[in-house]
Amino acid sequence: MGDSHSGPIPALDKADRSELLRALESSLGSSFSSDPLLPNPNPLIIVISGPSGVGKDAVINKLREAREGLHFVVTATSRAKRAGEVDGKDYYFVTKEEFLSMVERDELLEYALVYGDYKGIPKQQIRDFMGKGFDIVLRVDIQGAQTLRRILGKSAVFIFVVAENEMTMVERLIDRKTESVESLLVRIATAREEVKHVNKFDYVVVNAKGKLENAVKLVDSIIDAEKAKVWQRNAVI
Ligand SMILES: Nc1ncnc2c1ncn2[C@@H]1O[C@H](COP(=O)(O)OP(=O)(O)OP(=O)(O)O)[C@@H](O)[C@H]1O
Repeated sequence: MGDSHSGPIPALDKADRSELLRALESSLGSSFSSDPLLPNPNPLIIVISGPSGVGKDAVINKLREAREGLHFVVTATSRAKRAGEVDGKDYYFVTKEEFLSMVERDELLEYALVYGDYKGIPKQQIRDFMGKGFDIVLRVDIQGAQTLRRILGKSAVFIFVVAENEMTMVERLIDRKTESVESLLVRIATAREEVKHVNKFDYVVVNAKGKLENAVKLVDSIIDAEKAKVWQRNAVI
């Protein structure tokens, strides 16, 4: 502010706003800044987990439509592609050999053998998108969430998605028509154990039958609240 205003501050009802601003600045001895008062919130890593069939993918797919600025990490897997799945979008489909060489090159944040197939999270993808200011969404099973908690600690947000009851969860798995009877039995038995791990998460989201929108809204609000935290999480991969 070049022209110093040393005179009295004009009456609020007489002066126009810019005149008043200049007078206030001059009286305070410094100009008002339009820079943000506080730094932008840190990019978040949001881990979404829960037993098989609770609707993790359904929640994530809706969240994709509901919220901008999120990057949904594409997991690498050695499992066969299901009907309708697209390489590079749903998963990176690789052979077991390719997967193991990624492990050897330390390219994965976390990996595991799940129901006989490898699944892992490529580190570089997370770094790239966090660098661009995106919040990162990871979709992992409970085992993966536990490993990520060990690696990331409190630097990431962990959300546990559940169905409202066991019956609903099993019905969803049956209706999805992707599982054999054997795999259904394994998934159900595993889910019963997995629900006990909820206390290791930061938030729980109930995805009740026909209420997918509510579950998505809650996840959206959790992210908003996390972005508004005074003490920000600070994830480094
Ligand atoms: N709130 C809901 N109400 C009714 N059906 C739902 C709801 N949420 C998800 N579903 C349906 O339940 C089935 C299982 O959901 P989804 O595939 O998203 O589960 P998932 O947790 O990702 O399972 P997995 O871990 O086995 O991949 C899908 O057919 C999905 O459309």
